[in-house]
Amino acid sequence: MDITIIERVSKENFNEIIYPKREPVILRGVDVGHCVQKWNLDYLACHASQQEVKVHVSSSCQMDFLNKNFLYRSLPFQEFLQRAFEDVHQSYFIDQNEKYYLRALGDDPRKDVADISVQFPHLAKDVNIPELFERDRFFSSVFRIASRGVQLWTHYDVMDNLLLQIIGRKRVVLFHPKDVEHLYMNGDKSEVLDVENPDLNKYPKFSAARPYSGYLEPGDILFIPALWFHNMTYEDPGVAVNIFWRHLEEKLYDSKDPYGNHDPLPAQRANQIVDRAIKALEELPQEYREFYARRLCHRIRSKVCVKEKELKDKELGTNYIDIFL
Ligand SMILES: O=C(O)CCC(=O)C(=O)O
Ligand SMILES: [Fe+2]
Repeated sequence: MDITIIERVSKENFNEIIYPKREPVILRGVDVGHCVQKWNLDYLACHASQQEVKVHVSSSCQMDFLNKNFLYRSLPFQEFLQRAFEDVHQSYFIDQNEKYYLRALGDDPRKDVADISVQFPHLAKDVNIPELFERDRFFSSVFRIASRGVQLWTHYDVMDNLLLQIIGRKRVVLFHPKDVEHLYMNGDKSEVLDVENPDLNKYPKFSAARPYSGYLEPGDILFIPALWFHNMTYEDPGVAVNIFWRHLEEKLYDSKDPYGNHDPLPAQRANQIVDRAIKALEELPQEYREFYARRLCHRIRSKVCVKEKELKDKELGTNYIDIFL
């Protein structure tokens, strides 16, 4: 399915029609500032402060978080930019064709959120954060820069997101949160790295996942609702800034989460309870363990998931009539 493209959306249209649907859209023709016209390698190198950035480096375009085929290295921002924009390097860590990915961090990465107006104040002046959400819901603004060819693993974030594409073309593939059962999740990431050519022998359930795909051109904005899985391929050396903001009440989020990818607090509590349930079931032999595991899953789904709850209520309704007939 193609991601819908909407031209020159108004604030009212976004808030009243698009946002409540909670589906991804590409917004085209919204003012994202002068960055789209002004930014190139030289301009970025001149206007960024002299700072070191921590970047992923890999000999492969597909960085693999399972087999850890990447290094984490520090480079002066200018040096990193130079390398991210060239295909063959004179100086390198692994080999002359290695790939780079920067996801900017806060001043203290363990505590502070990334904010381009703090870490890159001169460049931030060129970026206009569209007024499509209430400013008091702002969480972070993240600079993302990568080499041509880099494919970022499929993952979800827990905040709503506007991804402003500034330099280069990017292939984007998203999946509905309901596809969580088909994506072989490992934490917040999917083990299926190549979503366009998946190994279906290894990941047979992936064939049931329904991709939403499209291309971002400079100046485009991709709205990624919280929990939607996303996978990005840099067709050119690319520069983007993404803005995370809170969809839910502030108190539901983990206050010790600088990345915007810790599950909301009630979900974290529910996970801990499930850990305890699994431990409790371990006291039983396998046959019983499985039986009660299935009952638990069924109970949770029929209570929590809207469609299954409706089915269950219908079933109950029929039984109720049966009894009285
Ligand atoms: O475009 C990218 O580099 C990744 C974007 C992303 O994962 C995000 O904005 O949350
Ligand atoms: Fe993300």
